[in-house]
Amino acid sequence: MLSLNRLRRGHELHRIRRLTATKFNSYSTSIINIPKANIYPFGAATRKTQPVFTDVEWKVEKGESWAIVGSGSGEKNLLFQTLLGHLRISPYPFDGLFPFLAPHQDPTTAISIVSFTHRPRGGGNTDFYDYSARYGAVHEEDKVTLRESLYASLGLVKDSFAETKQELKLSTDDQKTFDELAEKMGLTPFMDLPIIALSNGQTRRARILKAVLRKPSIELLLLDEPLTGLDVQVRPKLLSLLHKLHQSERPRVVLGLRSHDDIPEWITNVAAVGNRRIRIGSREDYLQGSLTTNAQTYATSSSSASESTLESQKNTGELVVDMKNVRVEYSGRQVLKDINWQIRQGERWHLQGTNGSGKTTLLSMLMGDHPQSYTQSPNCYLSPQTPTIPRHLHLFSHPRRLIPTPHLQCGSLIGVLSPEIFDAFPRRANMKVWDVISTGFDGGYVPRGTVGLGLGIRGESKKYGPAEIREFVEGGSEEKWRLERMRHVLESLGPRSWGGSEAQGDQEVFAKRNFVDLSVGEQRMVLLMRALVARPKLVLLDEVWSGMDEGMVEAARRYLRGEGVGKDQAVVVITHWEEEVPWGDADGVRKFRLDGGQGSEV
Ligand SMILES: Nc1ncnc2c1ncn2[C@@H]1O[C@H](COP(=O)(O)OP(=O)(O)OP(=O)(O)O)[C@@H](O)[C@H]1O
Repeated sequence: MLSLNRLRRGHELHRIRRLTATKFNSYSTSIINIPKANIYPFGAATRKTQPVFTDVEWKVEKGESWAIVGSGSGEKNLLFQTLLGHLRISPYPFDGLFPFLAPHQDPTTAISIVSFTHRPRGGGNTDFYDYSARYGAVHEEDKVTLRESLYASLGLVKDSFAETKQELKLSTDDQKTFDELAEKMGLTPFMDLPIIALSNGQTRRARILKAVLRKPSIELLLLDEPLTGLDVQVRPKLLSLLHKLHQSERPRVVLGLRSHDDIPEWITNVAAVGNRRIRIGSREDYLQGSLTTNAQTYATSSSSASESTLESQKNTGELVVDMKNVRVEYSGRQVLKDINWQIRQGERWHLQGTNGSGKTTLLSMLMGDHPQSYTQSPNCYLSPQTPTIPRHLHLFSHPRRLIPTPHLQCGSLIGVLSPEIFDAFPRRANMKVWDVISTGFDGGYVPRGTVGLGLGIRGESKKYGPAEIREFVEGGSEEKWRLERMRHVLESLGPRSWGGSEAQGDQEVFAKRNFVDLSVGEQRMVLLMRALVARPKLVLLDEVWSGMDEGMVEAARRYLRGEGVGKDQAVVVITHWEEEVPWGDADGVRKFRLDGGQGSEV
């Protein structure tokens, strides 16, 4: 409520200033205008209040195309928040922050943001929500199709009380625009799928399309990291569409990019954000390095700065995953067709494939989340007359169906961080960083055990756990081992490793912080610690870098290349950016590619 009041107050001020300003300046072509100001958080301002940004001087003129580039999502996000009226600009621009808006236009509806530094699904949740719902039979209430959701942006909504079947119809003009944009976004084939069934990349494109179609139309679209999670083929198409929309002002676009992203050719100006400063310049200035904010770029995968401890162990480690003709289909639509893949201890894999090729589905089979992970046996889908096809899914040398799912997901077997886990992890008040990391021992979402270090490896799961843990369990000192592991991940991946605000202090300070209060990047680092803390036999890392600051990415990559994962552990990384994989060809990383439902090593 408080922030809503602040927002209203900021925009009210904006409106009054603009009403007076337009008397003198009724033909302003400036889109954004911040003439020499500091930017503060709202709240009690004293002389000692530290500005979020100092000496900002920024003007965006009609005809220019801007990108905001940051070394991490944190400060870049703060600049977007400033544009949305969530931070205080002091002194406030006399002509208003958006001089191009007509006096009657409300900035809260004319300016809109679509941010991909985190996904909105389940945002603000305090309880765990079942992200695996999309893999099974879709519930009636989740059956809103992509088309229905997009039509709603255009003001067309189904009457849920209507007794007869209704057909939603757009005007001829709207239908033409709709079809054209959907085609360019590559979304036409998915229009009648439930939104819940869309892949990450398809969902991202749908969110952009929804913003563009919105009625009343928005004037300025802030798009933060639109390329993250999109495959290489789609990126140029999306950028070209955004360029066209920007040129025709339907709507104008400001892009948010990471500092290692390529700057699209049509971008004319850059605002580089970092170290509480916003440096403004042309695209050329930025490319020549004159706007540097101490942003680093990733070291190449085979960087010698952090030597990989990986040795090529092709076909020697114990089998962790054995897939034989694994298949996944929904109502006759085959997503995975007869996949054969073996993963052994000590191996590092990069799982590749375009948006919608089935990477997340394959991961859900490994995690045992997918109902079809139980049904991988000969002829499960075929008629009795069809010749038998050998088919199985073995995990940790056992048929998947013989391992109870809670045992499978206990941290000593599988450690995972994915966009689904990031979104689904509950943001409960008072849940500390320590509590979140320690849930990694049991693979759950609630801290357990008398000392908050989980319940321990007991019964059945003991026989699957790594030798190191078994020794401790048998020696009765498992709790001590867990405590050491907690300290180890906090030390190696905590703020000191990435030069964060707790850098000078003790890791204990960070461990006691509320998880919900952390930035997106910090939350991701904590969930990465959770995935690694129990030294699982199989580590699954799906798009883990998005939203992390560059220092965090470097720290995480360094740790993974070094002592973070051992020779007795297998790792599968999913990313559309080759340079984000911690290991390079020289380290012996292997690549498994999904294409048209089929998979093979490349
Ligand atoms: N319940 C369902 N019914 C029909 N199709 C589905 C269902 N669930 C998923 N799909 C389809 O399965 C395909 C694979 O989805 P998946 O999320 O595995 O792709 P992905 O390779 O991880 O993509 P991205 O790179 O975008 O994350 C998608 O085309 C998706 O629309």
